Amino acid sequence: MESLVAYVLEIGLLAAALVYLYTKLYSPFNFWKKLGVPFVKPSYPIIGETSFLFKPMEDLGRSWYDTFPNEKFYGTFQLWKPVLIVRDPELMENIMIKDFSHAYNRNNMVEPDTNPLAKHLVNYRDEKWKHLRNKLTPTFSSGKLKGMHPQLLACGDSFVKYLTKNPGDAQVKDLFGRFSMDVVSSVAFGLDLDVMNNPDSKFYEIGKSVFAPNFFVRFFFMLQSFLAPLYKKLGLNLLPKSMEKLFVDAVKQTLEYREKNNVTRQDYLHILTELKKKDDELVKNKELDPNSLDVFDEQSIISNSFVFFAAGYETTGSTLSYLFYELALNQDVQEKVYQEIKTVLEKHNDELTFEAVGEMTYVEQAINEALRLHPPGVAGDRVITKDYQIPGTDVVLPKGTAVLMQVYGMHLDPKYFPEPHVFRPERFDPEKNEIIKGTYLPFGAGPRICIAARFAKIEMKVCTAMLLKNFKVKRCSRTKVPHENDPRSFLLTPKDGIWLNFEKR
Ligand code: HEM
Repeated sequence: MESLVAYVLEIGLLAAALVYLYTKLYSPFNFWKKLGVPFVKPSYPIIGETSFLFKPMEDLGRSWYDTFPNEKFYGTFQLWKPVLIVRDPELMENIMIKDFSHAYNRNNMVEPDTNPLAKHLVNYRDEKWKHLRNKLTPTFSSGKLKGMHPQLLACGDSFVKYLTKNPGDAQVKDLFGRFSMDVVSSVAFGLDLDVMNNPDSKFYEIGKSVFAPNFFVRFFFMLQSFLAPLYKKLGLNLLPKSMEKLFVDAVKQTLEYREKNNVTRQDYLHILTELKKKDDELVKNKELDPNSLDVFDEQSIISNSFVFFAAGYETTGSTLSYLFYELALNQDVQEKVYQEIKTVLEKHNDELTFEAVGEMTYVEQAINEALRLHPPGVAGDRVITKDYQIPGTDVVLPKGTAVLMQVYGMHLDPKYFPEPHVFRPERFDPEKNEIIKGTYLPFGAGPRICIAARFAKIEMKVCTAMLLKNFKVKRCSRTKVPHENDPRSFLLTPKDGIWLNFEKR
C-alpha cells in the first residue's frame, strides 16, 4: 500500500515539475513576455486562445481594438500561436508599405498546389508572389478596365430591367449578390447568365450556397493557417468537390469554345489567356521550367478566375447593400449623389461612359464612406517574413510572427473620424484632405493591396449610377435599423439581407 502511495506521489511530483518547466521555460505563451510586449493571457492552458473562432467578427474587431487602448500594439494568441495586434496608423503603414520586405505574406493562406483552384495570387508567397503580381497588375490597367466596361453596363441594364418589372420592397443583399454574380460570371468566366432575371441558374444556386455565411466554413477559414499542411496533404478545399469541378469545367469549356470558334471578348478571362500564351512560348523556347510555380498555365487561368469569385462576389455584394442602406437612411446624401449622376450624365449625352463614371466623385466618396463604416474585412493580415524591429522600440519580432492591423477599430475611432457612426461622404472630399494616413484601409495597403480595388469601385459606381438614375431608395416596414451583421461570416455582411424600397423616378 505504502509503495503505491509513494508511486502516485512520485508521478504527481513529476507531472507538476513537467507542467512547471513547460509553463516557465518552453510554453509558447511566454512569447510576448520574453519580448517585453504587453499581452492578453490566453484563456486556456495548452490549447491557448479560442475566442477568434467563435466571436462575431464585429465584436472581435472591436475587442481587438479596445483592449489596451493606450498601446500602439500588443500581443495576443490564436490557439498557441502569438499574434501582434497593431492599432497605430503609423506602425500599420510601416509594416504594410515602408518595411514591406519584412512582411511580404499574409498569415491566412494555403500553398498554391493544394487543390485545382488554389494556384492564384492570394496564396502566392515571397518572390513567387512578386512575379505573379507583376504579371497580373496590368490586367487591371485603365485600358483593360475600359475594355470590361460594356460588360458592367450589360449587368447594370439587367438590374434596372429587373427592378422596373419588380418595383417596391426588395431584399437587397440578394439582389446585389445576383448583380455581383452576373459581373463575376461575365467578366471572369465569360458566361452571360443574367442571374438577375434567371435566379434559378445552377451556377448561381451553387455559388450562393457556397458563399453564404456558414459557421462551418468560418471555423475552417479561421483555422486555415493551422490546417494548411493537412489541406495540402489531402488536396482539400473549403469548397465541396462538386463546386470545385463546376468552376474547373466552366472555365475549360469556355476556353475550348473560344479557341474553336475564334471568339475574342475583352474580359478578364481573355487577358489571363494572353498571359498563358506568353508563357507557353517561353516554355517552348526552354526559357521557363514548365513545372515551376512561375509558369502561367491553364490551372493559373482557372484559379485566378476563381479568385475573382472568391474575393469579389461577397465583398462587392455586401458593400453595395450597406451603401444603399445608408443612402435610404440619409435621403439628403442620396439626393446629392443623384444630382451628381444627373449632371454628369447630361454632360455625356445620357451615356454612362467609362469617362463619365470617372467624373462621379461624390458617388465614389459615398462608396468610400460605406466601406469605412462596413469594411468587409475587420483586420488586415500579415506574417513577418524577415526579423523585424518595431520602429522606435527594442522589440524584434521574429520571422513567422502573425500580425493583425485593426482596420475596423480605426475606422470607428472618433480620434480619426469625428462622429464615427454618422454617414458623411464629405469626409472623403479629395480637396479637404481630411483622412489621416494609415487610418483608412478597406482594401488593405502597400504592394499587397487588393489588386482589383479600382475595378471594384468602378463596378459599384456603375451599379449605383444606373439604379439611382432610375429609382429612389427608401426604408420600408421591413428595414431593420440598426442593421445586424451576420455572426456566421468571416466578413462583415448583413444578417438576413437588408430590406429596402425602390420607387421608380
Ligand atoms: C468591395 C470590394 C472589395 C474589397 C473591400 C476588397 C478588399 C480586399 C482586401 C482588404 C485585401 C487584402 C489586401 C492586403 O492584404 O493589403 C484584398 C486582396 C485581394 N483582392 Fe480584394 N476586395 C474587393 C474586391 C475584389 C475583387 C472584385 C477582386 C477580383 C479580382 C478582388 C481580388 C483580390 C485579390 C486577388 C487579392 C489578393 C492580392 C494579393 O495578395 O496580391 N478583390 N481585397
